[in-house]
Amino acid sequence: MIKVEYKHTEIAVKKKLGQNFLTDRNITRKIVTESETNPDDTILEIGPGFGALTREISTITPRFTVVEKDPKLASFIRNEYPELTVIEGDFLTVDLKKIAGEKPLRVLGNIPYAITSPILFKLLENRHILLSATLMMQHEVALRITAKPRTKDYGILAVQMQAFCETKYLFRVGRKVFRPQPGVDSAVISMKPKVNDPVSDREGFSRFVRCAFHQRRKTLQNNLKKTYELDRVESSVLKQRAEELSIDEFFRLFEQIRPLMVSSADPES
Ligand SMILES: C[S@@+](CC[C@H](N)C(=O)[O-])C[C@H]1O[C@@H](n2cnc3c(N)ncnc32)[C@H](O)[C@@H]1O
Repeated sequence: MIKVEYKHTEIAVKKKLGQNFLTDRNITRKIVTESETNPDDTILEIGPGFGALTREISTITPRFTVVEKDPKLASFIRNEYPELTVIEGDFLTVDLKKIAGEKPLRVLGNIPYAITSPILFKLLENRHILLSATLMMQHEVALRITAKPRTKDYGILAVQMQAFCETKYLFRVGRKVFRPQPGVDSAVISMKPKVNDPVSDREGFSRFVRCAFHQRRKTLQNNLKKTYELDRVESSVLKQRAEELSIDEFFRLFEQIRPLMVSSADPES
């Protein structure tokens, strides 16, 4: 069992909670600077841990909300930062609308790696009340979120995120600045929701994208033909592979084939 101690509080590190604590203040400063946080924002930090990032955010404003699942760490933060609203619980189940109130949320966090995707999709679902999110995550996932077409990392995650948000790869963080050290490097990304939703049916778009990438080496024609009646579509992009399409091309194709879904199709199969 690995133990970490900070300011007379000791915890047994819980791997499943992704407890790798940042030890480099230059990194936390950089995250907050990149987030463009300002004192009037309604801020939410995911997983404050021992407060490495919390301390930095509180130099801009002392009042914001944090959500921490580990009871011992939640109580540590409550004692250290009495002005914060500390929610002891799971970020995946908190009501973001309640936290946001009147204003959109500025979200920051060095997030637990095991639940990166659920966190991203929760933020995506709540994009209408999100100002921005600046998040540290596993380096490989950061690459997959921000990848451009015709690269090996461009896939379902890139298209789903970039369809609704501007995403930016900010900087890489080596594993040595964490305690305990994780087995992989990290990176910080930002996501900012687009002003207008480019497609109204996000669920349908998401199914379509998963289907388009079903077998990466196959053309769109082959991947989509069981799910949509493609005979009725005239589009040269169907001869291409999903990884070759820009986000705008995905939108255009989706709008064309959306009404042509085969009623018995199970796009996930
Ligand atoms: C990678 S650590 C980051 C800690 C601190 N922010 C730092 O940078 O040193 C992730 C933190 O998220 C917390 N955590 C894990 N799962 C969580 C969840 N579902 N909801 C809220 N917090 C969670 C962990 O207990 C831990 O404190």
